[in-house]
Amino acid sequence: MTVIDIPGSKSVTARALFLAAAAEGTSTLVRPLASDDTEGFAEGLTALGYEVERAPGEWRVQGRPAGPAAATADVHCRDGATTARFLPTLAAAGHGDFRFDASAQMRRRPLAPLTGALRALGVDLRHEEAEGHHPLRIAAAGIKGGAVTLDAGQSSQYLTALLMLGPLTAEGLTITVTDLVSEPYVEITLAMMRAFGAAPTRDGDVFTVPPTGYRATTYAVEPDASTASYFFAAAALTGREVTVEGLGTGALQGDLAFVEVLRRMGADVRTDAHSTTVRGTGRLRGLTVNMRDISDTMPTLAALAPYADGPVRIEDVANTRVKECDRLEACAENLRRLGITVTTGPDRIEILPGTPRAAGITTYGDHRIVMSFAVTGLRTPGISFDDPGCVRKTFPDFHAHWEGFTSPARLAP
Ligand SMILES: O=C(O)C1=C[C@@H](OP(=O)(O)O)[C@@H](O)[C@H](O)C1
Ligand SMILES: C=C(OP(=O)(O)O)C(=O)O
Repeated sequence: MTVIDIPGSKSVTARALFLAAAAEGTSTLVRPLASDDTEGFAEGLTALGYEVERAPGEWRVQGRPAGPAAATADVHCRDGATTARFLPTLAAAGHGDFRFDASAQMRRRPLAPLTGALRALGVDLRHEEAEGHHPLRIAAAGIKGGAVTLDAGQSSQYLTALLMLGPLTAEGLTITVTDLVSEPYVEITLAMMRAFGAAPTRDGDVFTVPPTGYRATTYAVEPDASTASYFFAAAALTGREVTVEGLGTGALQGDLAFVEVLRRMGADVRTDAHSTTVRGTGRLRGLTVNMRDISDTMPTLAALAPYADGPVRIEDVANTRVKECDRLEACAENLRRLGITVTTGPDRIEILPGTPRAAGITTYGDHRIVMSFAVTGLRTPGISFDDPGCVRKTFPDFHAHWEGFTSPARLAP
């Protein structure tokens, strides 16, 4: 049995940074993720005038319920969509003139439903170049609150941003959602808001957030369930047994449900209160699976799929086309390069069984393309990447960990 130490969750770390910054008092984040996305978030907070101290394994944030200390700031959000969508929303609740820009990759990703909702709430917000994309400018003057309608069919992050804004408004927010993807991420948001003293409620498509503000706390960040998917997939493929501590039945992250996909394919899966274990059985069945709720693990499954004994059909993942790259086409193109037969539709991908051959993988600067095809590489020597370093977004030490994990000594039973 191998126990894997998985770095902290990106989603939980980003939310904890937002909530801690908005809270009354000093918060401590225990075992936060230190990666390009979350360091970019922390540095964005610093640019806005928040005090953030980062020691290994423990970050402290001095909260400012009134909003950014800086009267003006120019914030670069890098590749992180959580940073690019959550930070402008936090700043909008304060007072000052703030500009937000992002990497070329993030500039391409959509923002319009969120910025439209902020404008509907009275925020003076201007897109400097393309409408609905970074860069943008906000002349922040506090937010009264009220009712707003949101289409979160492209990204749940729009809803998360507005939910976290709610307690900082004068009168609270009522958000009616017309469509929603990646729903488990909203559950993470609601649970974490409550941990920081807020009282959001949900009745179907309607979310109500009273103007409570937030209270500082000490928050332990759980390991990243999307990152764990590569190690669980490796276990299912190679017949090893892999345990991740800190991701048990009480885990917040929906992406832990990826192990249910592996179970349906034939792996043994055990989850207790504190950990999850996957053991490969030598059997990997094809299947049809809806991954709308857990689409960050779509590339993991796509990269594992050629080794299944029948077709793998992944459905309802249209929004993976607006992530770090168009993930449906990137997975299809790279699988074809490996000699695998693949078809895609607007919101689906189907992968036929086959024997992958060595090839160079085009990453499109997408960390998940690298980490997913590293799984394929466990049974196909000679897979290389044009930009292996892009794993820095969520797991800077991925390659060292993977090498240790897959070295012959560790592969011995
Ligand atoms: O809220 C979050 O932390 C996230 C939500 C998901 O995005 P979408 O809601 O855009 O699918 C997920 O893909 C992303 O990695 C992190
Ligand atoms: C989609 C992702 O990131 P984000 O949307 O937070 O940039 C991801 O990590 O797979």
